[in-house]
Amino acid sequence: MANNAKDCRTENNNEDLQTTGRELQSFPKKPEVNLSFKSLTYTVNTYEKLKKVKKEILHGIGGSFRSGQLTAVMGPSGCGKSTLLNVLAGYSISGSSGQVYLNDSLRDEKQMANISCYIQQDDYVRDLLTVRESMTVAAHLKLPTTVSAISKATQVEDLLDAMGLSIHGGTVTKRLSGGQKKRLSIALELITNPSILFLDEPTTGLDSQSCSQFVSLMADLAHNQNRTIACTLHQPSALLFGKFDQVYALSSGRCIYQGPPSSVIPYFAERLVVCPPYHNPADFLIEVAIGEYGADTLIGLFDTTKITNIYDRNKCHTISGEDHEAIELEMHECKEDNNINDEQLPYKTELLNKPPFYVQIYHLYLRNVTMYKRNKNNLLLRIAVHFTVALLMSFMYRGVGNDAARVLTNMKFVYGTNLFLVYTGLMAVIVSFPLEYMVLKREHFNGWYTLFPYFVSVLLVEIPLQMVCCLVYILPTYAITDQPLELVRFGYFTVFLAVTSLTSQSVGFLCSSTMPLKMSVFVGPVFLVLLSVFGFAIRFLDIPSMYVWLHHFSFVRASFQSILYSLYGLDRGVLPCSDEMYCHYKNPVKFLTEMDFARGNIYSEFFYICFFFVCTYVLTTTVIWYRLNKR
Ligand SMILES: Nc1ncnc2c1ncn2[C@@H]1O[C@H](COP(=O)(O)OP(=O)(O)OP(=O)(O)O)[C@@H](O)[C@H]1O
Repeated sequence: MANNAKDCRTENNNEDLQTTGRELQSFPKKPEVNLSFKSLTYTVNTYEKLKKVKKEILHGIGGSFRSGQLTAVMGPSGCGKSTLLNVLAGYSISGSSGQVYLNDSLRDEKQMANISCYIQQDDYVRDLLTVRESMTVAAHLKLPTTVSAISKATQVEDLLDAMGLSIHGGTVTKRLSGGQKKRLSIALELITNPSILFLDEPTTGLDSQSCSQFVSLMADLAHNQNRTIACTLHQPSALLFGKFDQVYALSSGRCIYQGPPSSVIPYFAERLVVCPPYHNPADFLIEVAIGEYGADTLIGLFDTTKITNIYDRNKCHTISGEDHEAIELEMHECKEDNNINDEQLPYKTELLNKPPFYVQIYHLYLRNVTMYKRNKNNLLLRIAVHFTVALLMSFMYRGVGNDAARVLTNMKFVYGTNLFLVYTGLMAVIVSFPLEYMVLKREHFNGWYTLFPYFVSVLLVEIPLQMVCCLVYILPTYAITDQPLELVRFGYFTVFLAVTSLTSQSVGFLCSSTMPLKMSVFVGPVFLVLLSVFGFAIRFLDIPSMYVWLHHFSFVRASFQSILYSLYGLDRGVLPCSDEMYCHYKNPVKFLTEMDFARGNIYSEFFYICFFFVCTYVLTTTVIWYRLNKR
């Protein structure tokens, strides 16, 4: 095996991977874990003619992935490769049945999470962090606090070195090539030195050279550190195929072959399925799985008993025959390292002592700040939009704040202002969160952090930012529209608008976490417009009784009325009148009374908005927690 690793390295002339496969000295040794499974089925609910029907995707399959081996899970598209990995990694639990063993002990979910990691097809990494920053945050979040900062830094450097990413340490991840991104996503999970790695289609989107380098790297990781690595693969070249230690082939959710790549042709030849000369064995395997050698032949290969015997009874590799006699295939290529040690290895490790939540908040917060700083354009755009709209509104409504003839116009200004800040709060997150959710899902599943610190860290950045945006809007508009220059009134005006904007942001989080993007960009704004009509478009006394609850429920209404109360209530004196004839609202109390705003209590309205804010976040966190844990 060592030779094999060396060959792979000499093939690669890319400087990236010259240190590949080196032992990672700074990492605590993890147990070697063999993973096996029996009678594994996976069923989903589908709909046929509006009727719910059960569809079985995996049909009672068995197999094993050994430590120190790189296993390719192969088969035609839709045969169940990703589903198998999902079930084995514990990503899909409901709908699955059968037994999964870790060194002959039944899989325990917590232990599984502790010793394994799952890297899915899409590279959901943080685009705006550099490679080294991403790795450092992962180390701080995933390793216990007892590991010193120096030791974490050493582990990060060791891993970057081993994955051939050292020279890209300062590169922002969105600038990495596809292959480098894949390697980074694996390096991020290798921080905890997991015994088992599941990789879903890691070579998709890579050119042949990158594929070859990547597979060599994975083979080295498996061989040099006795890791159990299983990855799904489509149709590799013969060269790439030969780099795997084991192939697990599926056809329509059933296993048709498990063994070394070199035995594919003799195995099928034994069953009278003969590979044409000079044919790529990987292509041949897929053709057999598709049924190109006859449907009957394929059905004959769906025999899990035979397959089970492949790994159960042999040190090296044999396959049981039709009559259950072991047939020794040519084993001259069988490598010593591949010998299966039947001794039962203890796999249970102490569960990693994760950093406490305040440490998680701290590192997640720092990460967010770095990402926001690097996304300056977005930040400046957000501020510029608020400033531009502020100038527009100020120009349209200049001087309306201190004129008895234009009290109703000022009310429209307050309504427009309230609605604008409600919208910017909502839209700031409604579009960006779905993408964020994908990264969150990956990091949460691989045990980086829990949900509470995540949300606190998001709010610690979003709240000040939204406050700055509100102030950029409020300061010029308040002055130019000639609102009363009194600290208390200005304070209420600012606080209500900021809190309302943050509350609508929480509604944005809730919408984008509960529904698809296409729906949330529609439902979110419509919901807020509905809430905004109360107080402005209809007086309380005119609301049909069945909608009264909506009036009370609307935090937008609560904010709108409270702002007007803070501007015209609180013992404001008689207003100057620009109209020579008549000013109906010279006395501001008259305006508040006629509009039904006089009886408002701004303190209770303020607490209601805060309550709405907290409830929405609790609901959002619950929904996201449910989605992340629904397996
Ligand atoms: N939740 C689900 N509901 C309905 N069908 C499903 C569900 N999940 C998977 N399937 C079906 O199960 C089959 C296997 O899917 P899976 O993604 O595992 O295939 P695959 O072998 O990984 O395919 P590919 O190589 O194209 O990614 C497919 O036919 C897919 O449509």
